[in-house]
Amino acid sequence: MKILSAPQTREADAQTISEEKIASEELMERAARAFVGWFENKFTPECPVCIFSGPGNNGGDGLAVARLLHQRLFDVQLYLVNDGGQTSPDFQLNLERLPHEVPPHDITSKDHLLAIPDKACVIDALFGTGLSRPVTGLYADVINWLNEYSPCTVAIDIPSGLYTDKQTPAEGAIVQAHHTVSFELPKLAFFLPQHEQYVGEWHTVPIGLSPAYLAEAKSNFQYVTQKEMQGLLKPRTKFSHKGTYGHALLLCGGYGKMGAAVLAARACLRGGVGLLTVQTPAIGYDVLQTAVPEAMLIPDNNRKHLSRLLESMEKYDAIGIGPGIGTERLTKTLLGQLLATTDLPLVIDADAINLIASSEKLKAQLPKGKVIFTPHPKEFERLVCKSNNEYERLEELREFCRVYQCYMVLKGSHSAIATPEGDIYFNTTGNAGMATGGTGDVLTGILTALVAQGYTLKEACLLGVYLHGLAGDLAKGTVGEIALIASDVIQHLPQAFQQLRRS
Ligand SMILES: NC(=O)C1=CN([C@@H]2O[C@H](COP(=O)(O)OP(=O)(O)OC[C@H]3O[C@@H](n4cnc5c(N)ncnc54)[C@H](OP(=O)(O)O)[C@@H]3O)[C@@H](O)[C@H]2O)[C@@H](O)CC1
Ligand SMILES: Nc1ncnc2c1ncn2[C@@H]1O[C@H](COP(=O)(O)OP(=O)(O)O)[C@@H](O)[C@H]1O
Ligand SMILES: [K+]
Repeated sequence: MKILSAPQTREADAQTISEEKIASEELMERAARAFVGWFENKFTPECPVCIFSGPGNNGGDGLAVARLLHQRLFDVQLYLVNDGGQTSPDFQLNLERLPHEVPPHDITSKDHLLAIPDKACVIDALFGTGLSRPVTGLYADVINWLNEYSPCTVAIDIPSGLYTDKQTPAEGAIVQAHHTVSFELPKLAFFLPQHEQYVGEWHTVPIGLSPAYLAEAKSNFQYVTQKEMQGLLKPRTKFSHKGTYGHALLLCGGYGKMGAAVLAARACLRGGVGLLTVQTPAIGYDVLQTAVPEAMLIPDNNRKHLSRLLESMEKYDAIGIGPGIGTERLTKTLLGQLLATTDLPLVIDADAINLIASSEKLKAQLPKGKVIFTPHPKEFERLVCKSNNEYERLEELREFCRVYQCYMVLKGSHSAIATPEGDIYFNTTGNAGMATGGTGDVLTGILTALVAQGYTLKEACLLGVYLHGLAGDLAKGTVGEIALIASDVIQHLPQAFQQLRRS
């Protein structure tokens, strides 16, 4: 699903209004109703509500929400914050529609701010996507005060002060919301870890934006939905056999890190691959054969580190390399030979990324259109570069994938999947329980399995990352976040496949 920029959001609103031949105030009413629907599910009328409205249409939403919540028996206090600027026509209209039981209190100086009741919920309707400059002055005073004293803040559309799709200047104040309820689609800003303290948990509510606009809008940024992923999943056919589902080769493991190989191998098998061969240092022979009896094993000549490329790779369909391999010189040579000679698709993770990061020669050998990198942010920094902020990082990510014609999964809470064409897809599954050693090795196994089965590299990235997160979410359902370990993710992969199939 596309993520729209702030100007595109305005265009989508305008096109909806003109296509449906409705007045803009009607779309605002729809938005307010959608917000209130979400709000009523979360809070009961025992919870006092304090609404802070700004001068534009986001403020107008706040006014409409005040009226609707009052009708639903909430105790509403309404504050209009204005430093003397013009108010929008729909703001004005909703001001006139307020019932007299909800008198607006003007805040034109920070001295007008009144204590917020202990158990209250604050609704932030100061600014939305029409923010045109960093928030300073009176508005910043109100925001800083809310950040200090509000027991719970729910932002309408976007936390006030946060730029929708670009870096917010350092001098701008930003609301720290506990929840953000966005209209129709999430904003790009919600997917960046640097905004966690502002956005809190985000939710979307439908307001019926023009499907024609959404279909035609051009955006390099998308987020992954369950429906789209369900469409990618290939069914098994009755007369298929193990040869139908590909033969994966994993090069992983090293002295003290055979666990990484076991995790990647188990995940690869659970990812549906037909056959799996693992090449590990000789020391891994007994470990792998015992822990993963379904996999074939080729021990390396070297006891502790991978050192020798297999003579023939013909029978394999995809190669995954990296988990636990270390950065020995011998292993670096092997990796160079692999990059120079293979025409198989490659999933490159962990120390294989670090080795490539350390060598311009290896980078130059990367085969075009054949590689998926799966760095976490630190590995990304080594492979690509450091960035000043996360918008810059997204641009560096796109540029790297364009130059090297590769795919990349930049792992994190919303892993970002970048394609050689310059598109970025944000994943929407997964949880903080997955922030534990070995979950990345599991992802490498899953991606290698999907590529071996014939999914395109893009499909494998999208589906693999989604399923990995979904398995993590299902694991959270049984073991919680704190105790979750990488093996739990593998154990829940079968359920993740089933859930996606059924959905
Ligand atoms: N369009 C629709 O039909 C629908 C829109 N919807 C809602 O409208 C929201 C967008 O509304 P919007 O475009 O009116 O912008 P909004 O965010 O309220 O801010 C603009 C006002 O703030 C001012 N201002 C800006 N920056 C400032 C600053 N730093 N410091 C001080 N002032 C600043 C700016 O003043 P100006 O820049 O003109 O001086 C102007 O007065 C959107 O997020 C959604 O909630 C929904 O109801 C669905 C239907
Ligand atoms: N807070 C989080 N929310 C969702 N997913 C997460 C979170 N933290 C980590 N993950 C996921 O867990 C995996 C961790 O990978 P990585 O850091 O490479 O671990 P390791 O190297 O130990 O295997 C990634 O797929 C990442 O997206
Ligand atoms: K807001």
